[in-house]
Amino acid sequence: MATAAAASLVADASNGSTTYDRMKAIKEFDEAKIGVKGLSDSGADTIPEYFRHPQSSLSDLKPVRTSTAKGIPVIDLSSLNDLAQRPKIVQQVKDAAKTWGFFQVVNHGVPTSVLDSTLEAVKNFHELPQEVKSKYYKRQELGGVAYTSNNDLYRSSAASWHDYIQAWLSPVPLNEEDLPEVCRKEVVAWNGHVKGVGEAVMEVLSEGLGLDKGKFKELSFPDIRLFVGSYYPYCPQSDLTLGLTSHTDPGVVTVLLPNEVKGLQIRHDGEWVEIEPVPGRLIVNVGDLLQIVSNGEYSSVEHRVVANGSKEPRVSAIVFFNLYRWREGDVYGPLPELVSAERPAIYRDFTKEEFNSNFYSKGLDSKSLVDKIKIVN
Ligand SMILES: O=C(O)CCC(=O)C(=O)O
Ligand SMILES: [Fe+2]
Repeated sequence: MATAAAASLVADASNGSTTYDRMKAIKEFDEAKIGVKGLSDSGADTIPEYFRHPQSSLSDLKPVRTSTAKGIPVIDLSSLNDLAQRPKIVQQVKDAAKTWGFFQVVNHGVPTSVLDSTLEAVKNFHELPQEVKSKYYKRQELGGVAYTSNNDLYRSSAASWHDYIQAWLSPVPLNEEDLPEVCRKEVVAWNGHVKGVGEAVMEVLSEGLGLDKGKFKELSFPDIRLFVGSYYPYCPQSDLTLGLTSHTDPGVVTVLLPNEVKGLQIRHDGEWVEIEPVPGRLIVNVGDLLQIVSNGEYSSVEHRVVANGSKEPRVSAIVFFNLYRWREGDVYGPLPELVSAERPAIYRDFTKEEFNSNFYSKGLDSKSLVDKIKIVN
């Protein structure tokens, strides 16, 4: 789309008219397939109205603490296979997953060159000419590869200032040819490496619950993987919107690689804490499903990304381990091994259909399944 047309999308949407048709404006944005990168590139100095978040979500945009001040734990995985050292790492991971729901890992085995080229490739994809990139634009999440902006665009109360490309990696193996050439080799390499990190972390998390390290594998948890390459372009009114609205991740574990532009904040003790990006580190967090199966031992913590007010784009490469594509008939709930008279189940069991419909029927920021299935005595 020509830049002038993109600018008119912005102007139309923020003219303050009382006849403003929000849904129509959203649809036009969606159909233009330009993403927020297209809006940003138009040079407009305002954002469309449907990107404006309520004041209540914007009042505390500045984090009160940074991870360097009081630590989101940094865990060294280098001696994971040393039997004498492993219990210490298990304890660290367990504590972090319980207290913070987030931790960072170093010496995770992914070469720096792979980290760098993954981020570069995600950036290069998003910076392709509109007409090339828009061929990948899709709204339905039906597997394979898709580029889009705001997966909950039509459901959320306010859109967020980011675009992403996603690729299902498993259980249906990714057809590499479906990936845009500009990031094909890099996404495949990243997938190869991050799979090992996620699986190793899940083994440790399993041990932290006193379970066999293969327990999550047995439950087929590592099998379902989704790659997401996010792009947060410059936002001309970064104090009026968010890069990604506050949410919890629905799956088991998320492994995230950010570039050097700040933005990710997590909720801790009622405050927003920034995770300062440090090259070489990967960020791991607990998702809803893990909070549930662990019977609340581990915490799926709210997080968000503030809108990017800097000219340098924020880029992240993420792999979600186990979201919502289970085997037919699967029912999940707190693992029986973790339920006892002293520690009764705090969640009821639920089905795949319930999990799916909860995810697809709501905006990212609304009530998660965790709250819905909580047993209230
Ligand atoms: O890009 C980031 O740093 C966070 C993204 C995120 O939380 C998500 O996609 O679920
Ligand atoms: Fe997330």
